[in-house]
Amino acid sequence: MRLLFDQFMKKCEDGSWIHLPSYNYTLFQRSQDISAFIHAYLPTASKLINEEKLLQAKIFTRNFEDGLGFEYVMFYNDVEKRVVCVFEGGPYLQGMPGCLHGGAIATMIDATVGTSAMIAEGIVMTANLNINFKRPVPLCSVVLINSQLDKIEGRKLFISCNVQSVDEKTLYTEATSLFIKLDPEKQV
Ligand SMILES: CCCCCCCC/C=C\CCCCCCCC(=O)SCCNC(=O)CCNC(=O)[C@H](O)C(C)(C)COP(=O)(O)OP(=O)(O)OC[C@H]1O[C@@H](n2cnc3c(N)ncnc32)[C@H](O)[C@@H]1OP(=O)(O)O
Repeated sequence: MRLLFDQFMKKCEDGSWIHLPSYNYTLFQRSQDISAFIHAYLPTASKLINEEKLLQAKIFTRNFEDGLGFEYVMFYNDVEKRVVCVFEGGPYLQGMPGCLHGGAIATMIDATVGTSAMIAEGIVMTANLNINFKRPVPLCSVVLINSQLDKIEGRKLFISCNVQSVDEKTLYTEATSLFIKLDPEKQV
């Protein structure tokens, strides 16, 4: 994983690739910003959200101790509209023995295509995620999640994605997704 990280960091030197932040919501770091965001964009849901519990909120994929859960780093190429995630699913993400849980794969796909959608259009939500699991992903192996922004139609963003082994010989998973740019005028 370190080797791949270094290779991508090298690609970042000429500016063609960007190393993305993934430990916080860079748009709204402070909890009051998050609260304001929820009231503005999710007014219906906001009535049911417990403000005290919200202070304890954490990004789902960053909740495990180092090495046990979702280990990943993302890079973005603006010309190609691609986000690549270097991902290693740790031992706490087991599904079938020795294999990564499908939900963990889906989570990382959603995070990768979601990041791509956020970069393109800002505040978005997943409307549809269609996944074909083609080969089991070995637990604790490093894989590449490649996402591609295919098209934008009004508020709709279509992003496809695959999960491959580092040598690109094994195609583990393929996915397509639809993201919708949130409209603050609509009561979601
Ligand atoms: C330098 C930049 C650095 C960036 C750094 C980034 C840091 C990143 C940090 C952390 C990233 C983490 C990223 C994680 C990402 C995770 C995202 C999630 O998990 S989201 C949770 C799961 N999703 C929901 O809970 C949604 C629930 N659904 C809804 O709320 C609504 O349905 C919503 C908002 C999706 C759409 O509702 P409406 O009312 O705004 O829009 P309507 O009118 O229904 O749809 C608009 C159009 O889309 C079509 N549409 C909607 N849903 C569809 C569907 N499922 N399939 C097909 N079409 C659909 C409709 O038919 C309509 O199309 P027509 O305009 O008429 O052509």
